[in-house]
Amino acid sequence: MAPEVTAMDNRLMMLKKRFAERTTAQLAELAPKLADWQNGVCHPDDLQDLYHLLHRLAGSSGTFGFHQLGEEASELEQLIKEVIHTVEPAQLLTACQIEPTVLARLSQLSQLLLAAEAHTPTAINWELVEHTGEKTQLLVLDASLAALGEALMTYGFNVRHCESLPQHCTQCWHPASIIITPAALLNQVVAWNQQQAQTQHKAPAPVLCIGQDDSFQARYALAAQGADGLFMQPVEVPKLAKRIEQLKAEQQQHHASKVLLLDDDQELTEHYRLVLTQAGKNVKVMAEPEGLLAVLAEFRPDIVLLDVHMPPYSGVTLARMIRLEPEWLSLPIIYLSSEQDRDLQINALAQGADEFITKPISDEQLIRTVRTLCYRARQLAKLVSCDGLTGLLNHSHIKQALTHEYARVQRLGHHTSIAILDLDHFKQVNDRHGHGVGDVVIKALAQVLQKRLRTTDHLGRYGGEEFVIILPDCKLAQSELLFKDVCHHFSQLSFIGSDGTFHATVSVGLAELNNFSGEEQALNAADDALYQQKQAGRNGVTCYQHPRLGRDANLAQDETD
Ligand SMILES: Nc1nc2c(ncn2[C@@H]2O[C@H](COP(=O)(O)OP(=O)(O)OP(=O)(O)O)[C@@H](O)[C@H]2O)c(=O)[nH]1
Repeated sequence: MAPEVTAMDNRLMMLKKRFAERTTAQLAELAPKLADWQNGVCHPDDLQDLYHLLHRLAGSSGTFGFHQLGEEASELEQLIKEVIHTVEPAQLLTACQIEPTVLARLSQLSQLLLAAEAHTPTAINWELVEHTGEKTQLLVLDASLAALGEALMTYGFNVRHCESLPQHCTQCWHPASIIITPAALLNQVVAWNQQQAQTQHKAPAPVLCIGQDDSFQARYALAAQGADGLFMQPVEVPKLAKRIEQLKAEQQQHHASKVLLLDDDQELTEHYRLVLTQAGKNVKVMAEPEGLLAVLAEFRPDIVLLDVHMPPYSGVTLARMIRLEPEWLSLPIIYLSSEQDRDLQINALAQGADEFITKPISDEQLIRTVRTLCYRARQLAKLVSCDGLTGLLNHSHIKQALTHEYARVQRLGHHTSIAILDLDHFKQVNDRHGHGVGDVVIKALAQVLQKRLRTTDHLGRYGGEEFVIILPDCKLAQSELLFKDVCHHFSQLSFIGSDGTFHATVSVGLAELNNFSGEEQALNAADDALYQQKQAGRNGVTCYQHPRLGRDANLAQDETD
């Protein structure tokens, strides 16, 4: 049976067709010039055009399946480069220095294009395609872990329990986001997991083991078998829940990674965009560098892929230009270029980029490379921007997010709320139960917020027991309901203190960014509202009231806008 052609295959084939048409037209324009060059007359501009054409073909032909054309163009590009560098422009007009053999090879290029066999769009290794926005589904294996499965349900995970090995269970449900298994079954589970991943065209689910043997040998054996985590019996369920949340966050992070691609070759860029989008990346493409700084500020990519050769611009200088802004000093910039010369590559890297990807690159290599670079970039950014205790944004980064969101609100006008949260009577918690217990309370509030808020919201630990949250596309009335729910939920949690269990509460002040002439004013207004809530008895939410309007009018105006 013929393999099914997907919409993606069709689009890739269309791009290949466009590439072939454009190249055919450009090579046809070259033909009459070759005759002049044979007669020893050559204009320097024509030579530059020839060089640019060969450079483009060297970098992109392989991606569209014209491998021979790409290799030949790459060799000819080097030869023409030598001519350009060694001959005085004035000489070119009268005494053309291009060897007859090179001219003959140039005249054969269109035949290489025609002769190229119809190329099936490059096969994508679907194993590389990441989980896409699935809810965390835990598959807990075998009867011995039934109680653990139930405990995990109380943490809000969607748990499926299978009494035996999944290969012996006809109803066993897949896909699972994460699998939890007794260590003794790991080998069989990993084999089943990999086979499922292949048939479902997905990356294998991470496997967490529950073991009893804490020896070096036992741990080493589990690592060799492919375990992604190990927890000893009796399992500390909160620790396990935290690891599950981390794995889930990593899966979502992969999916949400943002890639900015700047290359003036339209078909090639579109090809890369399709391939990376299909692999779960959020890709923005630019063909002209002029709007680069505005796009960086708006899109905020995790990495930038930058073509080196974009006449009249140079990618190397653009990388330097990006680095002029302190905000982008640590943004990973990766050159995409057909430049093979290692010395030139190293020189280019010294100007401000981090990596060099040499074109042509296969789809699989592109996905793998971008995925690794995005992951590394996110890990680094996290280290720099996150608060160590809670994992939320630290003070300077939540302020940076606020400035950025305020600018977006000014431009786009969407309703955006800001909240300040402060734990109530927290000094007493510390004094009575110690700082360690106080830290547990702070972490618990951070977890409640992470669970309750959207991934598009910005969560930061502003100070010791104070949090700032920015909610784009959220009106004041919606935020008020949301934070009332957070306050209620948080007040129900039990903490273990020095003299038994206790509860903690939090107060919230809210304001809407749209109503203020600057982000600092909005922050101060939310702080005023927080102060009022503290005065009014804590454990609740107060919205900032515009001096001109009463509370109802404030919310009513919010609803009708
Ligand atoms: N455990 C812990 N305590 C912290 C941390 N950062 C700040 N704190 C404590 O948080 C307490 C804040 O107390 P106050 O500002 O007096 O306010 P409060 O007792 O919460 O009272 P109200 O805000 O009026 O409800 C102080 O005791 C700080 O030492 C931290 O990282 N961990």
